Amino acid sequence: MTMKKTLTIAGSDTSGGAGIQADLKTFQEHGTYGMTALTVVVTMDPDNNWSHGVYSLPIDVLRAQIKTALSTGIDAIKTGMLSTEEVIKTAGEAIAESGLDHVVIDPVMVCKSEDEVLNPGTVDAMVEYLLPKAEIVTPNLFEAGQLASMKTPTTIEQMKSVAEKIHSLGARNVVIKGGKQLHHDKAADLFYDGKTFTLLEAEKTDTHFNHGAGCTFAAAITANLANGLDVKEAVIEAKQFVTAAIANGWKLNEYVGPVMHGAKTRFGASDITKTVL
Ligand SMILES: Nc1ncnc2c1ncn2[C@@H]1O[C@H](COP(=O)(O)OP(=O)(O)O)[C@@H](O)[C@H]1O
Ligand SMILES: Cc1ncc(COP(=O)(O)O)c(C=O)c1O
Repeated sequence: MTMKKTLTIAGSDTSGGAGIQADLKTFQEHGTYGMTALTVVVTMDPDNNWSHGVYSLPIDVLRAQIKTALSTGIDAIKTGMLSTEEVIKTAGEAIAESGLDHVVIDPVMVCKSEDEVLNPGTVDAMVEYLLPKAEIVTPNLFEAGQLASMKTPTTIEQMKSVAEKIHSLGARNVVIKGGKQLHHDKAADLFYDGKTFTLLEAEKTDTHFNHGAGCTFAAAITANLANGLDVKEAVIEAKQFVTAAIANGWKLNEYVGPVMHGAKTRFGASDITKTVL
């Protein structure tokens, strides 16, 4: 038996809900064989309100991991938390050398629990080294504004303008996650393929147990592309997958509640509405 191979270049979330842990769990649920190249290890201090520690791996160690994984013949790549401009450049160059089409860029700039931008210089590096390689980029509202050098969008009309700008920077498809932050009665994401805008809407769950939702969504898109779905189908399934994962999010401890990555497989898909705008 052969399996499609998916690689995530991302950070390790020791608490298990986000980062490479979310990616591997999601790859597994989609029947792909997941591989990893770690950029940083994120820890949480239980004696200090779960405050995050971020430990970077040496750049040579990152390069060696990417080389190992790519040598096996990867079908789709996803990027997640990339901590410095050098890491972003390294990932971008490796993706270019791989010649792969199925490249999903999740431009992680903040963790839900922390609201500081990882490192402002990284935004320019993402625009230069990653957007032109992206089959799809998956920013939330804040990240979309940053990539586009525009104000954080707060309405669907503004999301459309920001998506057009990001597309013009080289990403072949864009999905902006309105999620919980957008003032809208549904959890709405805007998909743009350079021609058509499609609004994807799902039931909004009133929960704080959504840690890892962004990583899970992008990882599901990656696995779907590896499995041969077209980009729009890949996004729609990923939306169903993450909606079920959030609806079944759970409390790990008093600080964090991860999504349940396996919820769609166990409890079934959630309904998604698709509207061409
Ligand atoms: N409370 C919620 N209920 C249902 N879906 C949500 C909710 N919050 C976010 N989503 C969806 O989860 C996916 C990931 O979005 P989000 O959590 O906002 O990303 P990020 O982690 O990058 O900020 C998107 O499809 C978004 O619409
Ligand atoms: C390693 C890592 N990657 C990505 C994220 C982003 O997580 P989310 O999917 O909740 O936005 C986090 C947040 O803690 C993280 O620790």
